[in-house]
This record gives sequence, structure tokens and C-alpha cells, in this order.
Amino acid sequence: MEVMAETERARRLLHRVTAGIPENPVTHVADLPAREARHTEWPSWADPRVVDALRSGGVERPWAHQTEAASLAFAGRHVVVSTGTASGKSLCYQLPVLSTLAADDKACALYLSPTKALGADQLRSVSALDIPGVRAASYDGDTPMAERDWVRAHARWVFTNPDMLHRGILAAHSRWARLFRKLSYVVIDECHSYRGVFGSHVALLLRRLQRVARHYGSSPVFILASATTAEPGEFACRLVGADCVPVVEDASPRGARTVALWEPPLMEDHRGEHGAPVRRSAGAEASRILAELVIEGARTLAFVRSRRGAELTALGARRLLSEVDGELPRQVAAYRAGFLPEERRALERALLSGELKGVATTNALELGVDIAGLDAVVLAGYPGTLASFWQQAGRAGRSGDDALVVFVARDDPLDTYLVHHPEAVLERPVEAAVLDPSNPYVLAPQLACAAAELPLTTGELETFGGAAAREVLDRLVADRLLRRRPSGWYWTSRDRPHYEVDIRGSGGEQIAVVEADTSRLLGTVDPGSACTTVHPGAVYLHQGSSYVVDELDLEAGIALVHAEDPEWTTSAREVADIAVLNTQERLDYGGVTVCLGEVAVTSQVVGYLRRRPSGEVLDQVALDLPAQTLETRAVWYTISPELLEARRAPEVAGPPQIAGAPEPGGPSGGSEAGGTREGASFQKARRAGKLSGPSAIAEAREATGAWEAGGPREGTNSQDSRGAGEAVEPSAIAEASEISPPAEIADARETSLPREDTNSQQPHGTGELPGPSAIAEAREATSARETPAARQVSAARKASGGRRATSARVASGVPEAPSEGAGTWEVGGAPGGAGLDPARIPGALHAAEHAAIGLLPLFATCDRWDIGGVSTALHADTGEATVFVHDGHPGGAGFADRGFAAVVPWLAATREAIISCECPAGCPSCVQSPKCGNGNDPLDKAGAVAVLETVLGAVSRHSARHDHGVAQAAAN
Ligand SMILES: Nc1ncnc2c1ncn2[C@@H]1O[C@H](COP(=O)(O)OP(=O)(O)OP(=O)(O)O)[C@@H](O)[C@H]1O
Repeated sequence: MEVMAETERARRLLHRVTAGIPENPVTHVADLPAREARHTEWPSWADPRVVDALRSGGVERPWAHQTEAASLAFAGRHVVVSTGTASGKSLCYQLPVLSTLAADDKACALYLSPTKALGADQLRSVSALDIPGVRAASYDGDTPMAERDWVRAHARWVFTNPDMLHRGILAAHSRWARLFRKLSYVVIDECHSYRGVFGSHVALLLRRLQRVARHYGSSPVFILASATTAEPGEFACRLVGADCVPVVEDASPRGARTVALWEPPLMEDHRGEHGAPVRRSAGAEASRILAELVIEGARTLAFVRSRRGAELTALGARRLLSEVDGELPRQVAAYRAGFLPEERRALERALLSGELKGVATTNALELGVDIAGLDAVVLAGYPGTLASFWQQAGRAGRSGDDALVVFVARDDPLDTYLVHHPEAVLERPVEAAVLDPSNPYVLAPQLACAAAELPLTTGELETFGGAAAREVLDRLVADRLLRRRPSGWYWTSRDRPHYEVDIRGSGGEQIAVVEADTSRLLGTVDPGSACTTVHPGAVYLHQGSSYVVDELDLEAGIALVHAEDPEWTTSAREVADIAVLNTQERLDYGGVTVCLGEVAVTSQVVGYLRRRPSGEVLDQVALDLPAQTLETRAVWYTISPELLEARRAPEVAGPPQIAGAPEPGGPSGGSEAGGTREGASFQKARRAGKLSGPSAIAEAREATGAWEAGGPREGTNSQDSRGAGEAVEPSAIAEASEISPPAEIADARETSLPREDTNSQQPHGTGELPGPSAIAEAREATSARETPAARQVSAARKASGGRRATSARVASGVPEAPSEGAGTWEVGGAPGGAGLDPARIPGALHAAEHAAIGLLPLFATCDRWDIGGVSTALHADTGEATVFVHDGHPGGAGFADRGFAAVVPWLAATREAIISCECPAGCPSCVQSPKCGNGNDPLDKAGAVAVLETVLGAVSRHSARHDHGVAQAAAN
């Protein structure tokens, strides 16, 4: 009751945005209580000049977690502070670093951020404190050449990023000897964004950094700042390779929040692929919600997944507002990437002053902006991780007032699942970031760089992964890249390997996207995804402008495009084959096996679809492009023919809400391989003689400063070094900085913004919550429908840590508990088999594969576009029907391992996602995939449920026989 009173205003706002909608789209509402601040006095060790400066900046006293983290660091302990949005994490490192730098005029520090924009913001706030003798400066792609010498010679606190640390600092460490000799602290801001392949590279980069520092006689303390994540201590330890003390008790104050989950309605007049029903786009819903909130005078940020989507959302809101009051549209803006810092400040001020009421933005505003205490935040689409979800949601309600957070689901399985399983959003601990520094594809180039920096000694191998590192070194020696001498491993060439190593994990030599008329380099795409994203005829979006590809020359590494904005988007059609190279783990469940291992995925783009933004398919165009092979890691399950065909037990004869399956047909087996890529691996690059000197693109990127920021797929921001800095997470970059055509395709649905029932023309005031809104007036007031209490979720389960499974686990035969406390999953297995006719099997497996890919991001910190899948009714290597889900990066990024570790909750969630979708035969919310290589055909929705229930049933029966209930395993 108390919480309800605290959130009265937010509830009223919610009531306004839902008022008059015939079918209430809100699936769940939760009130999150306010939190009081806990202060301490300034620690006695803090330098009085620093304290005075912070005081005059408005911080009267530190919050308890700030004092704790800062004191640990000052005492020489590595520390990771993992607290909520706007909880003052900057002060946690500013206090010890500035106190040390003020007291010792030789001491130095490094600050690393994943984006240039964030680094620039943090540098500005440190410079504003103006501590005598502390010369803080940035060293990134934007730093003019003339200034770089000054930074090397004089700066005491260098603000940089992993890319520049790799190429600009470690590659030439002797020029930085002054800094390394007295390097006291290394600050790693927003460290949760170092995940996947990029995270694995950064982990090894930090080991290289420590090694070089040791060489010059220093041993810096690491201070890591992270959004709230599960197991920050373990993650930080994996990232820096040393124990880190976690500080997690957030003592900053926070206003109460009401969180609403929202599922857009189905559109009556639009149909998708194979006539599937489609929902109103999340962007269109966000426009309407934004407009309503602006009318109510609520300061609102709407996070949209693509730049184009953000612009269209703002446009849509403005259009709706113009129907109400000609003055209102100017209170809404889109946040475009590429803003200058001053423009960001102006935007912050305008939002804070109320001059602007609504801003639609990409995740560019997730980090590095001091905007908090807003009245409402709308999330149009799940941002990929819970860490991002809460980071974005955290922009609302800090100032002591209550605030509203609305999460609008996109039309895909994961979002749909989340709005129907509120506990998976509200009660799940934020996921731990996944990274795997032992990936040989990451280790090889990193060890080459390390050896080029300083000869590697046997004693140092442990830091780089021990036996795994040794194996990789032997290969590098055999390939004559390194030479083994008694004193260690030496780099053999005069050229540094650094320029050939892409730490963002984009997979090798980039393909340049060039505008043919002007010869302007628009950006780059990674070679593995070039065939799917810049094939001839592909629509390529760059910074809000649209181009069409005329020619793709893979040999020359170039795609030629011309400016054109057609009425359609394109999506590649691909056929894929998968070979098992090595089965590392295998769990047998009587007719069902679950495996983890290495695979080779061979894929070939055979054509593309042209689609209207509504989803309507115009036609399919054939292409003749070469096949590509990706060696990576996969999780797969097999089902025996007996189990697939055996009749199902009558009491569990399949969920009644799913209508009969469509007629089977089409090719046997499907694939969702569009997100995968085969990088020109380090080895290939070497064989091709490409490990010497920077490539043309590398040079172009360095010249434009794009190294600091490009996404894993396309450094399309090469032309705009400012904009380039605004992405957040390696894979989120591709989505949110609007540079990944795949994401654009996925987002294309959001661009339709059908004009809907904003039927009132009456003007309306902008005062605080005045009566029913103009837009809503015509609607009948309906109250939010709340689902029954969320299922009990055991709090903060012990996570698996995402490491490769051990043989001990194989012996026990029990899949590991859900790694992220993902809920008490109902296994729901059917005794007996799937009861499928042989002709239905391909479609059933294909649909089960798509949905599983959609749901894996719930368990592995990845994005649908980071993984792929292949399913087949009979696989040559397994001899049975098999569904594979594989990592999209050479050598893997840890996602398949995570799927294996959480196979029961993952497949149970997949089954639930399909069952809870109300469509008759498959739609984007359940089994259709935006990047299916086979045009979402064949797909058998009911068959997929039967397959999943058979797998889960076999696992459950097996576990019961061995007295290892899966439910029990899940609860541990
Ligand atoms: N002890 C304090 N008392 C009052 N205000 C504070 C205190 N510490 C920090 N702040 C203010 O809180 C705001 C947010 O701080 P900061 O940007 O460091 O948070 P953060 O946790 O890094 O945010 P983000 O989640 O955006 O990374 C700033 O305006 C800062 O001045």
C-alpha cells in the first residue's frame, strides 16, 4: 500500500497513456519502492583540495558505497563498484586517483571507456575540478597529432579507450615510459560492456597492460565501474586477471518507480511473411506513449533500438502532438548520434529545464550523460541485456519523485516472452557479462602483440591462460610468427602485429563501403557479414541515409553503393551447413543428447528478399556469392527417430492453444545463419601476408578516429568520429548505433509507424496531469490489467560463471542450474515421443531452432545477431535429427557454452515463449526469424513445441531416474 502511495503520480501517468485503448496492451505493472540515501563523512585519507573541489561541485558528503570503493582503491585493492544508474560511480575513482595525483606529482593514471563520448564527458568533469598539478588529457582518435606528444610527455591522467591503448599506447610503450613508471591507477568505466569477443580481447589487453607496467616498475590498482550485474567480482576478476573486491550496496537515493510491460496489439490490416499476423511496431507505440506523456508535461526519454527508429519515433510523436496543439511538437526531439559534447549538454539542460519534454534516442544516451530524475522512460524493445534495461530505466525517478517506466515489446520471441514473464525482467539478477579470454582466435593475435611488445617468458604464461596459451604459442612458432628462444617467445617481424588485430572482434580485414560517385568511404563491414549486408542490391543504411549496393568485390574488399532510398528493405537468404569438428561435452538422456563442441558452419548467400516496412514481401532476387566457413562453438541437441515419431502420451497431447501445423514442405532443414560471420582469421591474414603494416582501411579509420568506436560489424562511423563514440556495447553498437544492416532489417518493422487512432483534434494544455488527455479523451478509460503474482524466483542463484563445462558435470549427467537465476522453469516434458510424421520434422526442428535463438540472449549476454543456428532432420555427423545453435564469431564468444550450461531453463523458456504466443501457426513473436536463411519455411509451430517437450521430457525422466530432479537442479 505504501509503495502504491509513493507511485501515485506514475500510476496516473500510466492510466493516461492507456486510457481509451480498446484492448489494454499492459501485461503487467509493478511498483518499485523508493530508497533513502546513506551518507558518510569524507574519508580521512582524502586530499582536502579534492574534497573542497567536489564539495563546490555539489557533493556535500559521499554516499556510503562511494567511501567504501574509494577507500579500498586508495588502500591498494583492486575494486569493482557495481551500482545503479547515476549512483555517483565517478566519484568512487575520482577521489582516490585525484588524491594520489595531488599528493605525488609523478604519479599517473589511465582511464578507459568503451566509447569516446563517455571518455570526453569524464575528462570534462575531472578537468572542471581543477586540482593543482593534475594534468588530465584525452588520447584517442580525435587527439590532434601535435597534441599527442604533449600528452605523452606531460599528461598525468590519460583518458583513452581499449582500441587506442592497444594500438597507440602498448604498441609503442617505450614512448610512454614516463606514464608507465608511475602508473598508480587504471580506471575501467562501464566495464560490463566488455563482453563477448570484444570483452575477451580487452581482458587480454589488460593483461598486456599490467605486464608492460611491471616492466617499467609499476603495479597499478584497477578501479572498475559497472552497471549493476550479477557477480561483478567474478566478472572483474576474469576481465583484469586479478582479484577485485566488489562494492554493490547502492547508497544513493532513488525515487519510487512504476514499471509497466506493454505488448502492442496485432494489426488487423497488415500481414507478414506467409500471412503471419504482425503487431504494431514498438516504435509506433513509443511515439504514441511519448506524445501522451508530453501532453501530461512529463519529461520523458524514449529509448529506441535504431537511429532511424529514434527519428521516426520523435517524428510520430510530433505528428500526434501537432493534432493537439501547434506548440507541443517543438517540445520533442530525436537524439542523433554525432552530437558534439556541447550539444549534449544543451540537450541535458533543455530536458532538465522542461524546455524539451520528450526525447527519442538510441542507447547513445544510456551512458555518459548526466540526465536522471526524469518523469518517465519508455523502452521500445528490449535493449539486449538487463544491465542495459536498468541503466536506461534508471534515468527515471532519481530526484525523490516517482516515475514511470514503460517497456514496449517488439514483435520477436524474446520481447514477447519478457512481457508475459515479468519475473524475468523484474526479479532476475542482472546477467553477468560473458567473455572467454581462452578463445584461441583471441589468444593468438593477443599473444603475438604481447610478444611484440616484450618477449614473453614461461613465467608469464599463467596470466594468459596457461596450457591454452602454450598451445597457441606453439602454433605461432610453427607458423614462424614467433621464435622460441631459451629466454622466451619473440616476435620475428619488424612490423608490429597490432594494426592487423581487430579487438572489436569484427573478424579480420574489413570490407570498405564506398559511394561510387564521390569515392567517399561510408564505412566498413566485417568480411563475415559482407555477403548478408552489402550484397548487390542490398539496402545499406548509414547515419540515417539510405544507399543501394551496386557491386560487392570480396577480393578487393570493397562494396560500391549509390544514394537511394527505396520503399523496401532487403534481407539476405542463405543456405548453411554445419559439420561437427569436435564434441567436447555430451549428455545422454535416452534418445536425446545435448552436446557442446566445435563446429564448422559453411554458409552461402543465395539471394535476398525485398520487403516493405510493413513486412510485406515484394519479391526474391537470386545471387551468386561464394560460400564462407566459420569455425566456432555450438551447443546442439539430437533426438532419435523413435522419440520423434513415437506417439505422445495422451495426457500431454500438446498445448491446445496452438492450431494445427501448416503443411510441411520446402527444403529439409533450416538455418538462421544470417548473423554469423567468418572472419579472415588471424592465421589467414598471416598466410595472406597481411600482418605487416596498417591496411588502407586501418589507415583511413585511424585518420578519422574511428578505431575508438566502431561496432563489431561495421565501422560505419568512420566518417564521423564524434558519432562513432556513442555506442555502448560491442554488439549493441551494431544495433543501436544504427550501423548494422541486419539490425536495420529487424528494425524495419519499426519504421512503418502506421497512423493510428489518435483521433482527437482538440487542443490540450500542457499542465501537470490535467484531466484526461486530448488524445485519450475519445477513448474509454481502462485500467491496467495486472497479471497474477509473478512466479517465485529464487533470488540470486549461483551462476555458472559461463566457463566451459567440466567433465565432472558430464559424469553427473545433470545440466547445470540456470546461470542467472532465470526462474523456476517448468520442464513440461511429455512422456513418450513427439508424435511427428517424418514430413513434419524439418519444420518442427527449424521452428524450435528459431525460437531457441530468440531466447538464448536471456541466458547468455548476447544478441540474437551474435548467434546463428542450423537444424536438420538427419545430420551426417550425429546420425540423428539435430538442432544446432552456434556462436557467430570465429572460435566462439562463450554464448554456446552458456546455452549448454543453462540448457533446461533455456529450452523450457523457448517452449513457453512459443506456447504463450496466440498466433495460429507461427509469427515473428514466436518462431519466425527476421534473418532466416530459408525464408521462414518450413516452420511448424506445434511441431516445435512437441520437439521441445520431447527433449525436456527426456532430460527430466533421465534426471528423475538418477534422483536429480531438474526442478531441483534449477532451484540450487
Ligand atoms: N554523494 C553525492 N551526493 C550528491 N550527488 C552526488 C554524489 N555523488 C555523485 N553525485 C551526483 O550524481 C550524479 C551522477 O553521478 P555519476 O555520473 O558519477 O553517476 P554514475 O553512477 O557514474 O552514472 P551512470 O550510471 O550514468 O554511469 C552527478 O550529477 C553527481 O554530481
